[in-house]
Amino acid sequence: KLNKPHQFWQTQPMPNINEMDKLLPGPIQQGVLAEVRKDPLNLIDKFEWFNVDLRNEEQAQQVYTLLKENYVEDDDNMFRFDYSIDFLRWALLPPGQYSDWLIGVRVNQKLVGFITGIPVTLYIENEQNKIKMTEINFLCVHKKIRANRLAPVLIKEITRRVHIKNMWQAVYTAGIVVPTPISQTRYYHRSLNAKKLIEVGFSSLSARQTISRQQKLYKLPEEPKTPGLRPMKKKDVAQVTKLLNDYLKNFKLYFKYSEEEVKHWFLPRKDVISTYVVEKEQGVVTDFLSFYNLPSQVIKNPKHTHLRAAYSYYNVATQTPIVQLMYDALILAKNEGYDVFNALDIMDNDKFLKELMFCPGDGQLNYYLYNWKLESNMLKPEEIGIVLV
Ligand SMILES: CN(C)Cc1n[nH]c2ccc(-c3ccc(F)cc3OCCn3ccnc3)cc12
Repeated sequence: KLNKPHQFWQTQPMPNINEMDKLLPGPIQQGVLAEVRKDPLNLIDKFEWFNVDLRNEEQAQQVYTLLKENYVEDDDNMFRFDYSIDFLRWALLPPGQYSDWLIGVRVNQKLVGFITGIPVTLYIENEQNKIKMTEINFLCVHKKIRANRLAPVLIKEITRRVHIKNMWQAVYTAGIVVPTPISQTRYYHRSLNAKKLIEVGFSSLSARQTISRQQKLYKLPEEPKTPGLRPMKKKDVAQVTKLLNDYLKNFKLYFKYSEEEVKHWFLPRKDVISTYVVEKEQGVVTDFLSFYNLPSQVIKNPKHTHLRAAYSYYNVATQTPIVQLMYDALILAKNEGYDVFNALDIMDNDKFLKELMFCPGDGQLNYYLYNWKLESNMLKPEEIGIVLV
């Protein structure tokens, strides 16, 4: 059958250009629980479904290797994400996780396909639209079996498993454009280790630039400036939860976090997530910053195998100026050994990107809502209050 563009996505409940103004805001299709298929979708011969247990070392290794070798690359195929096992356990074993939402496809015991969902409650455009749904991520098919149309089957199967739980919406992001983004955000990079970025080909020097000039340009102080800045501890959970929830309700797309969820998503985990709070006198926490660790494998380079990248997560500045708070984030990331600090132009990030010398990346990250029509056709990046890893 002719592979017309988005053959699969035309069959899905997503708003498309010409019917955009006909659809009412809210669900595009009303789900009927009784009609949800109870058994898994059929797979081609020799392929079998299996629920990945990320706590099992061997299965976690299989997921790690599949992603390391077959997951997302940059547009020039120079870098590929290298999510660690500890990171995957952080990202995919949050409170309330379902064991059948980490879906693998195997051939002769070898993992060749993967897709994940985690349960979230998303607020869409206002406090009334509080929707329990799934956050989809890590869709990956082994490079060697890409032509089998396995990705649509993985998407349909996780959709079925979400429907069975009486949930009918999903949120996800991707570097590619398929029907139909709700927002198109851009990513920015701030050099921390100019020499290495040039050596791996991430940055390039123009005629008048030299490595030492670049190093001087991006040089950072040894220590952060903000008094009272320190790593987050368990005793900060209640205050961080309050700061975060009060901040996020400014946006059109946001989660509301329980203290349990703040413990999971923000308490520091070595080489996974770093969170620092600003503690004033009498133990009052007024601000916090956070970034996560996602290295990229440098695909072909004689000198370096990895690019160490820190990604801006959630930052709340109520007393410290956001530029100063994020300047300290750069210093902390540099001291933790990162080569580059990445950030999207979502939330209030636009307020510090230019001043802190971030450079625009070469692509975009598109946000999607499955089976939901927004009141406004698109959201501006600064209206997005969720970060997907
Ligand atoms: C979000 N999560 C779903 C992973 C994912 N998938 N597709 C992507 C495309 C861009 C970004 C991204 C997000 C934030 C950022 F600051 C830089 C980024 O990409 C740099 C360029 N790049 C792409 C791949 N390797 C390097 C993430 C992703």
